[in-house]
Amino acid sequence: MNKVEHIGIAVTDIKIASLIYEKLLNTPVYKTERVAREGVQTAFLQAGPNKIELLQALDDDSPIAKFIAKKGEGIHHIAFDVTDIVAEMARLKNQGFVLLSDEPKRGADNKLVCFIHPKSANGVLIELCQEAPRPPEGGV
Ligand SMILES: C[C@@H](C(=O)O)C(=O)SCCNC(=O)CCNC(=O)[C@H](O)C(C)(C)COP(=O)(O)OP(=O)(O)OC[C@H]1O[C@@H](n2cnc3c(N)ncnc32)[C@H](O)[C@@H]1OP(=O)(O)O
Ligand SMILES: [Co+2]
Repeated sequence: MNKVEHIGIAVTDIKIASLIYEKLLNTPVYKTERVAREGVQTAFLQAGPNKIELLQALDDDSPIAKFIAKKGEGIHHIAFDVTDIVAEMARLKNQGFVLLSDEPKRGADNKLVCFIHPKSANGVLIELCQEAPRPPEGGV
């Protein structure tokens, strides 16, 4: 694991949350991206070497909608940057962590991602992410 890549924050209104985080961090949202596969609208802000990822649900089936219904707005996941996501997934599976996909998926911001179930990581949802080498060919 190289560093914390981003912290994901579940919000009900990404426009309002963006204004709050722009004030807090004194920096503008530099990118917004809809990731339909994950059921989320995202907005990214840079905080030094790390990022804040604001997440709004696209529909009621979104993990973000379920999370907010149960726990309210707040920190949803911590994402770690990894150099080789496939190797890291194998290592963590071997250590007993429950991976939420067998293969890396395409996330936001040109990343390959894999989530680890919060029940196997002390109640915290963990995301692994690796900079994707090139755009998807037929989807990952
Ligand atoms: C685009 C992107 C990117 O960066 O590239 C993203 O981040 S996308 C971010 C959105 N995508 C994801 O989150 C994908 C991975 N997440 C998932 O597959 C799901 O959200 C699960 C983590 C499996 C939870 O699903 P679901 O709530 O349906 O399962 P469940 O009802 O069985 O919940 C199991 C238990 O986990 C808890 N739980 C659920 N979400 C949690 C979270 N984010 N942090 C901590 N605990 C969490 C529930 O409260 C429940 O606890 P109790 O049993 O104690 O009540
Ligand atoms: Co994320």
